[in-house]
Amino acid sequence: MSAPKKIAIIGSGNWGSAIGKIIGKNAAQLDQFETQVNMWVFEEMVDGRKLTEIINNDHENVKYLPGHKLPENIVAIPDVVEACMSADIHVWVLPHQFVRGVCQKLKGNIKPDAIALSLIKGLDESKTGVDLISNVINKELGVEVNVLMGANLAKEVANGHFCETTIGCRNEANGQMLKEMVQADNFRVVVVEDATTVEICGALKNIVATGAGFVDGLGMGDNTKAAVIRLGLMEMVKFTETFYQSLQPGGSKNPQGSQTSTFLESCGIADLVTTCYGGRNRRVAEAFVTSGKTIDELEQEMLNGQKIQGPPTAKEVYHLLTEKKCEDQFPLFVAIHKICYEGMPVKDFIGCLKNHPEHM
Ligand SMILES: NC(=O)C1=CN([C@@H]2O[C@H](COP(=O)(O)OP(=O)(O)OC[C@H]3O[C@@H](n4cnc5c(N)ncnc54)[C@H](O)[C@@H]3O)[C@@H](O)[C@H]2O)C=CC1
Ligand SMILES: O=C(CO)COP(=O)(O)O
Repeated sequence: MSAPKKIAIIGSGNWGSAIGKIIGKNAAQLDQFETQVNMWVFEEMVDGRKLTEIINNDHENVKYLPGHKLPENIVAIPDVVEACMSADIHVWVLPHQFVRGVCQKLKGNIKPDAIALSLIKGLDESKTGVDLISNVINKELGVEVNVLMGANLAKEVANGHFCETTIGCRNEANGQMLKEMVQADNFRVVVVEDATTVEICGALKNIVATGAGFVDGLGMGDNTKAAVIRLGLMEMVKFTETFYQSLQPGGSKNPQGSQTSTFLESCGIADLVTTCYGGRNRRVAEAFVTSGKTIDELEQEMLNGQKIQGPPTAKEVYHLLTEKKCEDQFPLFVAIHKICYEGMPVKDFIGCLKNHPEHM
């Protein structure tokens, strides 16, 4: 049997801590993984103490997942290079805006044959355009990047309530190994090979959830929200067909293309539903309508350091759509960007739904 694999979790926010509970328990029980799991923690002071010290002594991330004990084999480390240099598996679970900075630090400082699993829902925008987060990590660090996305509100997972998730793998054997690392009695994993679609679903559903929050803020009912979910799903499918149908990381052709069935996995329709009803994006977007405050103000006031991904992802997608001159095919995504950042009145969102190309 090959040597046990060392795991490093890159990130320790709400989801990073919840998945840390499961990974820590599995690593302690399964021979194929080293028992100690490193967790890179972006150091900050909480009530006069370092967050790393709190996690290592009290085994609780009191800031991002209060009320839950982390397994004692999860070791918080404030230096990301120290946390990752000996790891065989990197679990990326950060707000997407911090990925490039962390890649710069890790470049040249990791095992060349390490593999990654990204739980990050979002897209990257740089001078060269918009890209998948897995592609950025792959290009920057040269590692294989698999993805995990699903209907997984962190607090519910941490509470042990039953849910499903989807791993999109680049390699079947690694997909199975990663499944063993994260699967639990109440956290059931389906592995598919369509990693690109899995990741796009995770990124785009946060935009749709922002729209769901708008209609909640406007006092519309569940029928309106169902329309937002359906039209949002149609735009997610169209976006995938338009921009990613035949591309894999590195630009080579994907002979299978995007599979429509992937939208029926937990990463697709299920994550859309849960985020449009129970997520942070929905909550902040509803308050945006009712309070008149900006998205940034509300994120700071309501989330205690947690980040929402929907509005920034809408902005990144908007830039891609304008560059490719196809805004008219994605009116819901475009309106959500304009409402968040360009002063478009939120009541005009309903007009955009009424005149959606799906109804023409
Ligand atoms: N929270 C949830 O229910 C779920 C979140 N996700 C996704 O997982 C990813 C991570 O989300 P969460 O763990 O919830 O994070 P979060 O929203 O709790 O964000 C806080 C994290 O950001 C870190 N941070 C703050 N400033 C930083 C900096 N300058 N550099 C690096 N890190 C910094 C903090 O240390 C903390 O770990 C996101 O893409 C999110 O969409 C996916 C499924 C569920
Ligand atoms: O991705 C999530 C659930 O699967 C979390 O969504 P929010 O970021 O909107 O809370």
